[in-house]
Amino acid sequence: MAEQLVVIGKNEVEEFLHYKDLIPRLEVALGEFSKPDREDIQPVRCTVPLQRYNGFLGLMPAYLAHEDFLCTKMVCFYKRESGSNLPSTRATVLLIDPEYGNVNAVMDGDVITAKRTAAVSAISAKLLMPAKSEVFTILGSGHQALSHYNVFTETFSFKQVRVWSWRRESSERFAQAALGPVTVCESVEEAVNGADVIVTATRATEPVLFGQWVKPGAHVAAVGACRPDWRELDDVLMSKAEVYVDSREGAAAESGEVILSGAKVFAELGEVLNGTRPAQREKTTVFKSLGMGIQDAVAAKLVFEQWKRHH
Ligand SMILES: NC(=O)C1=CN([C@@H]2O[C@H](COP(=O)(O)OP(=O)(O)OC[C@H]3O[C@@H](n4cnc5c(N)ncnc54)[C@H](O)[C@@H]3O)[C@@H](O)[C@H]2O)C=CC1
Ligand SMILES: O=C([O-])C1=[NH+]CCC1
Repeated sequence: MAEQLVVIGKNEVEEFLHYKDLIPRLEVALGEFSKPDREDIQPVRCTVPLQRYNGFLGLMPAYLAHEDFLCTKMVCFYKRESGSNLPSTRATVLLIDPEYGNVNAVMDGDVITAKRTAAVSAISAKLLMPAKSEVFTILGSGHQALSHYNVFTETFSFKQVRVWSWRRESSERFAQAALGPVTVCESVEEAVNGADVIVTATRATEPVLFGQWVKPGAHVAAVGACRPDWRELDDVLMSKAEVYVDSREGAAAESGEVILSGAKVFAELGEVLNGTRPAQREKTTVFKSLGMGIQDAVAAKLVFEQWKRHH
């Protein structure tokens, strides 16, 4: 049992969480999750509707059995007006002593959410993007767009990075903040034309990415649209692509892309990592990300380990 409750803020989480540590640990956790006899426990996200605010509170508990690590994330996410400057998600993570039940630490969950989501998309790209990928497109210019830019450019070498967002000013701000050259595009069609890797990280609730514009063989990591009636991708794309997910159970309960298109899920990323389902790199692929409690747990554990080392 910890002596006192620790509070770890955004800056410390940012300082202690690095993609080079996060990615290999996420790969292990995703693989464990997709084993038939998995011991880690993670129920599908429980959501409490906040109708008055057009949002939801998502509760995301997870127990990493091998590491005896228990935590839960609480994340509020909203259907914001397109022009709203309010964040789409706000999150906090609680670390709980699994034996005694007391809370050991409260940590900022925004950076954890941004980094672990982007890291998992990078894992999907590592497995599924075309062997010679030169053009990388990001749709959206918010928090997820930036974390995806950071990890994708840190992990892969692209010849061109493009961005499209709802408002040109925000794409331009994004391009200025980025550490390397980014081409600002006027339309989604222009942004994805010929792209090898596409990340959709928007607040859209209706499709913004249409299959007719996507080059055969491209890889799409679809990060937004996390309700059963929300979409970023159209039916054409969902039907022509091989669909990979983080969790089949999660996708069947929460993904508008999967539920409304009727697309079959080919595999979980963990199954590909375990070698029990193939990575069909030569085909058009969609990785539908919804986010998982075990991903937050892996990230929170890394932060807590580093925090203890520094205090
Ligand atoms: N898969 C996962 O694990 C996670 C998914 N998300 C989801 O990812 C999405 C992006 O999250 P953040 O970057 O934090 O949000 P954000 O609010 O920081 O950025 C949203 C972006 O979407 C753009 N946008 C707004 N309305 C749009 C529309 N109708 N069509 C196209 N673009 C539009 C905005 O201009 C902005 O660039 C949200 O849907 C969020 O719920 C967030 C966290 C984790
Ligand atoms: O996993 C997560 O934290 C979220 N997924 C969708 C909104 C927030």
